[in-house]
Amino acid sequence: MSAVLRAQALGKKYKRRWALQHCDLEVPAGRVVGLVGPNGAGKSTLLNLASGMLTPTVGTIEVCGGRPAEGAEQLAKVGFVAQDTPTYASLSVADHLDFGRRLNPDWDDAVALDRIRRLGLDLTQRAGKLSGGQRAQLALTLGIAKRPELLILDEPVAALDPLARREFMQDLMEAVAEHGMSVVLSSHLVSDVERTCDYVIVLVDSRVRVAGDVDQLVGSHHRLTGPRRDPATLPAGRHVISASHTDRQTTLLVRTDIPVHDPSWTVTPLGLEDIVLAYMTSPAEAFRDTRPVLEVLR
Ligand SMILES: Nc1ncnc2c1ncn2[C@@H]1O[C@H](COP(=O)(O)OP(=O)(O)OP(=O)(O)O)[C@@H](O)[C@H]1O
Repeated sequence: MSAVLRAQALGKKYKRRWALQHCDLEVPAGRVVGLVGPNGAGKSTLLNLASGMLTPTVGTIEVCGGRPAEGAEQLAKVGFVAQDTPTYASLSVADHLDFGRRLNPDWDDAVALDRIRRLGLDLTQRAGKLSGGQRAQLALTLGIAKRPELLILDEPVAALDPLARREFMQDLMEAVAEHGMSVVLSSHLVSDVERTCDYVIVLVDSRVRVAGDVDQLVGSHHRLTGPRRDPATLPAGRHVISASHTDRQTTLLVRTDIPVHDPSWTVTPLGLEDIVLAYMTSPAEAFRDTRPVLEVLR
């Protein structure tokens, strides 16, 4: 399967500070990709590089087989809804749809009007008079109706109430299933990512800690609980993501493709949220000499 987003040694520096560095990614097409990480990790920077709003300081990034925002054809392939879901305050909802219609060759008017109707938005209302959540919904409607090959969404659901969030994620999954669109979205809501995304990228402190297919990540990470011991004594091929100890017991979160047969360990499966949180909270030193897990389905 072809990659919808490919980054090699990508980095972005603001003055003396790296917002993103050593970023190597190869995200397969046709997926809903969740980009998660703490505040300031570099998520918006990566998404702005992918949409062509920023240019790399070092390295390369390619989306849908081309350089971000290079030419009309490339612009039509990629939709981007930035973090502050920009709309034009003095223009009406209908004006926004009109813009979408004129600017996008693959614009889907039926989808746009259906979403606006379902959301109960008044076509004559100016965007400046909409609530924050309604403005976000309008921006997201424009993104979906553009029918891009890749839709990039920076914290799309942050302003939405829980029901609206769930419905929006549902709409996204339907658009992916019906039109083969790929989606990359950043979110702080790991539970939403777990429910919706089939590929995840965890970014911490400007670096990719782990990236891969959700099923593969869930299948290769386990919690081991057993008598207290030094994690360094584990057999080769087991990477310890996090470790905690009491006087008598050790609990490890490990990544391994080899089955754990040692009967002194109790092995428990993990959900995506446990895995993401472990990568987000484990110290940077644990990853200093390891490349991030990159599991790409071709
Ligand atoms: N225009 C800028 N000038 C200088 N530094 C910046 C700029 N934009 C971002 N940064 C810095 O780059 C780092 C990454 O920021 P970025 O916005 O990409 O993080 P984020 O993961 O999207 O955070 P959040 O979850 O809070 O939105 C931060 O340390 C931030 O302060």
